Amino acid sequence: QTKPEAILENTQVASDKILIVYLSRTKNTKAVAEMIQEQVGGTLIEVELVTPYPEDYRAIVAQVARENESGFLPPLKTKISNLDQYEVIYLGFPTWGMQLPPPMKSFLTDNNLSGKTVIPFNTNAGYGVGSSFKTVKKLCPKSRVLEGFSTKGGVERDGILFVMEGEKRIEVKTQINQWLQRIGII
Ligand SMILES: Cc1cc2nc3c(=O)[nH]c(=O)nc-3n(C[C@H](O)[C@H](O)[C@H](O)COP(=O)(O)O)c2cc1C
Repeated sequence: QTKPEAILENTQVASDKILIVYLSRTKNTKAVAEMIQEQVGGTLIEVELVTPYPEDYRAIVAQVARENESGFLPPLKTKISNLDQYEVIYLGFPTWGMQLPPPMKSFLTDNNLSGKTVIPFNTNAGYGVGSSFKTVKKLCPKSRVLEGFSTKGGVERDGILFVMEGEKRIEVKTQINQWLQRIGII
């Protein structure tokens, strides 16, 4: 939970100082990233791996479980060359194995976000954020980490992939708007 003093006082941050970085497999987190961008502006960047994960759901679940167990950090193709220019970094990811996905652990290990405001957001299959938001805080010890946003996304296990359309899309847009107001961004 965000402490009151962590709420941004200066609500207007110039668009060129905002970075929205996301990891997304079935595009739900990507859709949330785009909705946030509609509200706050900023540059949108997808986290991509040098060696992509398998398409097969059971194969990726098994691989992620092994990586979480061993602490392996998959190398990223995505490099942020001009990190200095950004003051506010939104970090989007699905819950994987009730944790922060390994590629986001790689991202936060590769990129020093000290002194920046970090704002996590998440989609999951209905089991919540797990330890992911706590891990973001742990990996960004010198950042101001604000209250994150989370909503239910797909349930790939049951063949439910992209859900951010129709009524759900409208609902999530409203939730994002309320959250951004609550944390003092808009
Ligand atoms: C490897 C893997 C592990 C997952 N583990 C969880 C989990 O532990 N808890 C949960 O609620 N959802 C879990 N999910 C479901 C995703 O978090 C959910 O479908 C999310 O909306 C996917 O986001 P995306 O469409 O941006 O990829 C998992 C999905 C994958 C692919």
